[in-house]
Amino acid sequence: MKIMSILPVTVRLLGRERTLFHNQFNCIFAKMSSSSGKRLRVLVDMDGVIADFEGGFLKKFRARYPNEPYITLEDRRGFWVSSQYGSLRSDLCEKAISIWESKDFFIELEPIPGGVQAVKEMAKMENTDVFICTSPIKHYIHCPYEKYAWIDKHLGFDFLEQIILTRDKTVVTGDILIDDKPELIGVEPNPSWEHVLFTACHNKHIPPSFSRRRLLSWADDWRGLLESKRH
Ligand SMILES: O=c1ccn([C@@H]2O[C@H](COP(=O)(O)O)[C@@H](O)[C@H]2O)c(=O)[nH]1
Ligand SMILES: [Mg+2]
Repeated sequence: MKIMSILPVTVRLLGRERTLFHNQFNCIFAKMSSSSGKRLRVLVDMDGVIADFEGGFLKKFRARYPNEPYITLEDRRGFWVSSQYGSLRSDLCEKAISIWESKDFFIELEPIPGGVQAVKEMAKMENTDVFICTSPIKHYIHCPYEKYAWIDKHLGFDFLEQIILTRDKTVVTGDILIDDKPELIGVEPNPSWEHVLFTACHNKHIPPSFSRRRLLSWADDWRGLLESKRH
């Protein structure tokens, strides 16, 4: 329920009558719904989940270093691209990093099929709050700006309200975090969210686990996944 009227609303709060304007009312109502477990908070990662980091990287690496060896998406193993390139040949680690530290790398990433549509749809669902929860690189000259610009371009200006930039996702509260990184560690040992592993080229070889659910792609049953968290 959202109050759109500009008229004040009188409510009984903690035994006292209070007059609230609509924005105060909506804010308190949203908090009450959340604490009573009615609203679902979905955190969606960006790179590897809605933005094609791996595909964008490979394309630009091959264009900039046409004579260097590269790793096909089929042969990718492990979350860190830089580590796998470094183990191919030590100087390739720095060359790999130079790609995503370059201007226009993040803004030019292609959307992952179905991701933008799914996020738009879940944001319209009743009792559902969606946030894009993404880790910027420490070379901050382009990346944070371009992540905002990407969200504006693909999800729209209003979605800029929904961005969480953090290098530690364990401190963010939510019911579910859809993320392609297999190990999400940080200062909070017991994060509030369930980590659902989004399948990517680098993690598809990890054996299935009873303790962690997967979303194979955006064609998979993400609606059912959200529903399962509402009970
Ligand atoms: O080898 C790599 C691969 C990726 N990165 C950066 O890590 C983050 C991943 O963000 P998520 O929010 O976990 O998707 C992204 O900024 C990549 O650029 C890296 O530093 N090294
Ligand atoms: Mg990711």
